[in-house]
Amino acid sequence: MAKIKIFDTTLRDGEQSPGVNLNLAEKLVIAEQLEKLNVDIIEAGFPAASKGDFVSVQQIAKTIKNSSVTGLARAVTSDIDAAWDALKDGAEPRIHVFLATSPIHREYKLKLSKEQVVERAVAAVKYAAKRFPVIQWSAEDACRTELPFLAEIIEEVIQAGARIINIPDTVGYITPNEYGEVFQYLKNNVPSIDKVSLSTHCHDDLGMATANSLAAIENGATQVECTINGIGERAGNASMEEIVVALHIRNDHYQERTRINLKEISRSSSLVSELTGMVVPGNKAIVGRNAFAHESGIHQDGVLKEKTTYEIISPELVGYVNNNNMVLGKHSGSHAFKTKLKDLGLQVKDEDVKDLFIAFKDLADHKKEISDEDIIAIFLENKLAKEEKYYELVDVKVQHKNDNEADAIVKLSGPKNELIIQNGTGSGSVEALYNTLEMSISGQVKLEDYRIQSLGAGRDALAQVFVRVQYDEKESTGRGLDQDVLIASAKAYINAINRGILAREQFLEKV
Ligand SMILES: CC(=O)SCCNC(=O)CCNC(=O)[C@H](O)C(C)(C)COP(=O)(O)OP(=O)(O)OC[C@H]1O[C@@H](n2cnc3c(N)ncnc32)[C@H](O)[C@@H]1OP(=O)(O)O
Ligand SMILES: CC(C)C(=O)C(=O)O
Ligand SMILES: [Mg+2]
Repeated sequence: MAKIKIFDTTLRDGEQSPGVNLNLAEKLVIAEQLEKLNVDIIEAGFPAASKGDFVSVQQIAKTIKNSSVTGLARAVTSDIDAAWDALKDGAEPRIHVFLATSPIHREYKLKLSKEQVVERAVAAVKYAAKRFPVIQWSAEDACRTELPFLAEIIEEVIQAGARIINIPDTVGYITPNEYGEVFQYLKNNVPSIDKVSLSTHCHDDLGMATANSLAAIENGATQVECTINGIGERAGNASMEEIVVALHIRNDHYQERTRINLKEISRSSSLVSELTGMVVPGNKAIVGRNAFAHESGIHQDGVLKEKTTYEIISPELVGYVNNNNMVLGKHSGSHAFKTKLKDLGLQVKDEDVKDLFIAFKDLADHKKEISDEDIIAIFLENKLAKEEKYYELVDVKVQHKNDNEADAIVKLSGPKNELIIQNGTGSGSVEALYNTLEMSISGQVKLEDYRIQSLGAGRDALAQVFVRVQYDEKESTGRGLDQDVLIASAKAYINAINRGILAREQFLEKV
């Protein structure tokens, strides 16, 4: 049995990244990939936060069988009740209850004394213990907490029933040596510490999240909380790929292993980047575009003579495979297509292969060569096609009138399947398009962020557009994919509006 457990919080703390807003279908796709990665625990969300979060946690708990699923809750009975309702049908319901312990949080945020914080934490754990077989308790902002008080409250929550104790560096403040000392202090000063597992949860505000997580492991942590690509609140969380590959490559030093299927790392990274719109920097360790590239002459010479001169990790270890021996294009048949799906590790039900093959042929009519990224994109679009759609794009035409102005004509299918045709203008193609879309739909929309990226290389690469809008004064995000950048832009905008309408309806249902 592996000793270090991986607790993935991409869907909870990762989703707290500004501008990231995943819907149920996207969360399920990520959760299934995390299961393939073999993560031990998936933190699927914060059930009390919204109806959307509740339903996502519930669906993930029902779907995932080989990883344990958990949800976050404040030390508040209604949060614990919501977590139970969402998680009770899962394989091994476990809850993650947290309460801040540091003087700053006690005084300014919670407005509670030390005694009240202990009382509240204990009451929450006891309440959770009436339902959940496994309880994790986190001391939020543990690393800025007085150590004697931290030890005292941890002993109390263990007595109340907590089985895993998490020591988060909530604000990414601590250094590796100091963090190791916190774990040592707790091991020496909490009488019941041997009854529980210790967990680490680090943030990257000073760029030390991975180093801190590894320091915690060296000092007794047996669970690591992390996210794919290190996404998360502010500067992000500790990145899973860095921690698990460091434990693997430097096993001589750490002598600890995880159950993670390393070959699924690159796929997990691309998937999370694609669905969240958070582009992985080229120089990011393990999963960046340049992580295995050698640019300078002396390095290239060394690698040609012997790879290990400059490569400590082989790209194959984390799942980068060269699939270029079979190039797919418009003359490819279904056998080659199915083989490619299998090579890429994409599990497709027999009844869905036909639809995917049609989408593939459609794209191949416009694009000379179909890359692995294109196949993955087609696969994802098919999986996510079941999203609620109030408006759907039928057609769009944009024409430049002169240097400063463009005309757009947009055809949409509306909420009652009615055809909506609208024309408008703007300074530039995207503005003309978005002005026209705004006139076509009901509600107020304001564009706040627009990002475009190409999937793969080449002039005919697919364009992926992410937008963040205010829809009726609530934030919503959308994603659109097409070979044509304007159609991708229109799809992203309509997707954000559809999600805005869905969120409004869910909110109205709740009140
Ligand atoms: C470190 C972390 O990552 S913690 C997780 C952070 N994630 C999130 O906050 C995302 C989801 N959050 C939400 O949707 C909302 O904040 C909700 C639904 C949880 C709460 O919303 P609201 O009731 O409107 O409260 P709001 O968010 O403004 O304030 C938080 C309240 O919870 C209290 N609180 C904060 N942490 C805890 C805790 N662990 N246990 C009990 N109460 C807490 C705060 O003191 C504040 O209480 P107050 O209203 O008495 O001052
Ligand atoms: C909820 C807790 C574990 C958290 O995310 C943090 O403290 O950073
Ligand atoms: Mg956190």
